[in-house]
Amino acid sequence: MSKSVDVERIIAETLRTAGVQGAHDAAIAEALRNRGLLLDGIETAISGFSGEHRWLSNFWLSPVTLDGVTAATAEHHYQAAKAMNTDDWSQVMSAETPGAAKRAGSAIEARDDWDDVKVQVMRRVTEAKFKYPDLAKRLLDTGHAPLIEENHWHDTFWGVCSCDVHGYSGQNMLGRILMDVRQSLRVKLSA
Ligand SMILES: Nc1nc(O)c(N)c(N[C@@H]2O[C@H](COP(=O)(O)O)[C@@H](O)[C@H]2O)n1
Repeated sequence: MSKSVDVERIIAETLRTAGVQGAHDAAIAEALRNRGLLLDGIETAISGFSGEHRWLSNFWLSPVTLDGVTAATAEHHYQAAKAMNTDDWSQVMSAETPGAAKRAGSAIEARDDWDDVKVQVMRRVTEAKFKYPDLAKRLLDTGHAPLIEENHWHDTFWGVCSCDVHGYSGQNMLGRILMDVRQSLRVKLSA
């Protein structure tokens, strides 16, 4: 399967998640193409949150305030939300880097219902991250580009892994949340 077809499938899944039901992937892709929202393949997508698109990553160094608490990065908030006690929470929140926050978050015991709530947590953290006008503008400026958290570290839940084994597959949950937050910002702007 070519990368461009994968992008179409990811967009189709995203639309279905957003409530567009019952349409065949190819029909959805065709409808998007007719509206100028899907051009020809991977070039139109932002695939991989590095370089000029690093700000889309949860590892981006910008403060994120959620429930009155400011963390150094979105990753700090996301990982700290796993904690079951304040010691663990503080340890994650005080990590020096987002990578260290991720490692700290993996080392603590996560709340029992973590798998049930983690997408909602990520959604709240992402919304909080893009409350900052500069980042909100950058997100809106991506227009309708598919946002794909392409990675090479085998994360097929939050992203799409492009290693030889996974071959550019994954649920792209972070990408979907980012597109969803972008759509909410767009709606707010036009209200
Ligand atoms: N290792 C690594 N480097 C980056 O640059 C990343 N953006 C990530 N991904 C983030 O890791 C989080 C997933 O953590 P769990 O596996 O759910 O504990 C999530 O925020 C990804 O965006 N990883």
